[in-house]
Amino acid sequence: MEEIKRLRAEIDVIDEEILKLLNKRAKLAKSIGEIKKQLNLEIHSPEREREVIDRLVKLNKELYGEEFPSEAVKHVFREIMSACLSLEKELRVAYLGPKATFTHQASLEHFGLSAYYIPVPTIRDVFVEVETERVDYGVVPVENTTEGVVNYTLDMFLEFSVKIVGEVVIPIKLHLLSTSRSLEEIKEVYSHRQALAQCRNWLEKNLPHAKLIETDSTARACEIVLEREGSAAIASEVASYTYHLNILAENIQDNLSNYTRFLVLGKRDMKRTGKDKTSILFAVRDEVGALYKALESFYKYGVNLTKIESRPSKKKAWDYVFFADVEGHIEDENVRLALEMLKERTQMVKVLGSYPRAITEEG
Ligand SMILES: C=C(O[C@@H]1C=C(C(=O)O)C=C[C@H]1O)C(=O)O
Repeated sequence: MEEIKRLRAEIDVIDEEILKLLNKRAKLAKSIGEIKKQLNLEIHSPEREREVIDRLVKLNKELYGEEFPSEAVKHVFREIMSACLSLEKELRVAYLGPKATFTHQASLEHFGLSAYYIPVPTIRDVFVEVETERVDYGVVPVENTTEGVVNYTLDMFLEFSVKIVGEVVIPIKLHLLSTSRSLEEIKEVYSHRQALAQCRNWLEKNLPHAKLIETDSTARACEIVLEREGSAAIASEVASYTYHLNILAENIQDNLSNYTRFLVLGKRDMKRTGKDKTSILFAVRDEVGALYKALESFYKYGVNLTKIESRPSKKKAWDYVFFADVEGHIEDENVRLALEMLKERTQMVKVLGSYPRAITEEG
């Protein structure tokens, strides 16, 4: 016991030191903010924030052998920078709500707890908020490892001129939430279409007679379940706290390694960080080998194509557009040349954005 007391006293001294340094840091960030305002510079600098995290994770490995986990370094500094930035400017972020959706979780992970979050009811509303500059950023889901692409999000890029300025990938863990205490009482299960699909096998096995009802989001399902006895929602752990629901069954998604990728939308171009991705939209002429010729542009300049999706153009029947992600930034020479060639070989090319790749557990 004596030993614990002594060690805790040492921790107290360190905590005071950390606190002192945090305040010192906040003061410096405020001064930077004032200079940026005078010079009319963009206050939020995600590129700088990325550089800070990458540098510290590297130091943490090299100097300290990760005594304090590098994953935690990312989270702690995410919050420190979120708080420092809020002293310079209030960051407004719209996300597909209501509260406690996975998009909310992804937004918090990307911007930290000190941003001001605005839940909006639809993916289209997120695009509208960003386009009209009522918010600085918007966050929408774009693809899931089990269920594939969120087509609705891709289609919005045909209508709006917002940019992709970032991406976030989070693991999706789905739970069965209810006001009831036992599985036997559950007659109805509410959730977003994708979440219901991701739990298909579990539901067939454990609740074969329950009626499955689709909702606009997993969080909306929780709101409904609060008012309906004998019903359950499929949603996140955060949703269980937010809506005060019991977790009747944990991790019920069929595929235990289930991830969703979200896009961060904004209005300006991101600077090159060296770990970037570029998303593009293009349309090919209706002729033999058109897509082959288009993709040759990437092959010729050694640009790695990480994803390609086709969607109806909505202008003419059987007319398609392609969404592609490539590694690198539009200012990288090989990406620039590949896009030039792509422009010559297609009907239309629109760069949706070059942005820093998601910070994943692998780094
Ligand atoms: C302090 C700055 O402003 C913001 C806060 C940052 C931080 O706390 O480190 C980093 C980038 C900016 O989003 C800065 O630009 O350096």
